[in-house]
Amino acid sequence: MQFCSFQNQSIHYQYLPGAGVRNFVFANSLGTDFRIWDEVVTRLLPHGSVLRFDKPGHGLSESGSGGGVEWYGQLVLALMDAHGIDRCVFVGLSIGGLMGQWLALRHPKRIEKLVLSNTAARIGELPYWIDRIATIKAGGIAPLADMILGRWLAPSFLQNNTATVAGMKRMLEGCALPGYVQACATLRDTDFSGQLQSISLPTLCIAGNADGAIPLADMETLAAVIPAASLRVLEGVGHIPCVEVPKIFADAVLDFVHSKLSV
Ligand SMILES: O=C(O)CC1=CCC(=O)O1
Repeated sequence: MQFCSFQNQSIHYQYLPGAGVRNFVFANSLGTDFRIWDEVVTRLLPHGSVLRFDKPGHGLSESGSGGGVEWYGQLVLALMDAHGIDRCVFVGLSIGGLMGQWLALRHPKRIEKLVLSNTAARIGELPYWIDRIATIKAGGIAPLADMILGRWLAPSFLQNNTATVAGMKRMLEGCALPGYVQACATLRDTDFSGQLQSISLPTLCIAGNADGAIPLADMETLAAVIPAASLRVLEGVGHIPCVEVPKIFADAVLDFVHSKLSV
C-alpha cells in the first residue's frame, strides 16, 4: 500500500513501474476509487509505468478539506514529481477528465498525450450539482446509490453483472461525505468552455453512447473543439468503460499512444 501526505491530507495512490518507456497516469470519476482501472492497468503495464490515486474521501484517501480542479491537478503534479515522472499519458475519466483539461491548459509540458474519457468542458448544469450536494448533505449517499449506478452503467451491464454492480455500489457508499461533496462542488464550479481550443496536445476522446451522465453531444463538442482530438464512441457502453469494456478501452489507449499523431 502506498500513501503520501499532500497539503496535510493522507492520499492513497499506487505507482507501478512498468516495462516500457511511457508513464500512464489515471484519474477517477466521482464516487469511484482507483480499482476501476485494474484490468486496464494489467494491459498497459507491459508498455509503461502506472500511477493512479484516490481523491480525498474516495477509496483509502483521507476526507479532509482538499478539493477543486486546481487542487486535484496539483496533487497529480506532486505525485508525478515524487516518482520522477516528467511527462505522462494522462487518462482522465469524467471529473478525472476535468483534471486532464486543467493540466493540458496550465501544464501542457507535463503531458505527452491526453485521453479524455466520458467527460465534457462542463459536466452537468449548476442546479444539478447544487441539488446533489444538498441531498447528500441531508441524507448521505446511500439513498441516491441506485440512481447514481443507473447513470454509471449501461442497462445491459447492470442486468448481466449483478456481482460487479453490488461491488461498485459498496465502493460508492463507502465514500466519505466531505471528500465526495468537495468533488461535487468541483463539478459545480468547473467550466472549461471557451478555453479548450488552446489545448495543443494530441487527444483521444472516448465516449459511451449509453452513458447516463454525459450526453454524447457533449463529447462530440469536446472532440470538435480541441484541435488535435479524435473521438471514439463505444456502442452500448455507459459512463465507466474501463469497467464495462476494459480490453476495448486499453486497446484504444494503446492504439492512440502508438499512433504517430502529434502536433
Ligand atoms: O456520479 C455521477 O453522477 C457520475 C459522474 C459525474 C461526474 C463524475 O465524475 O461522475
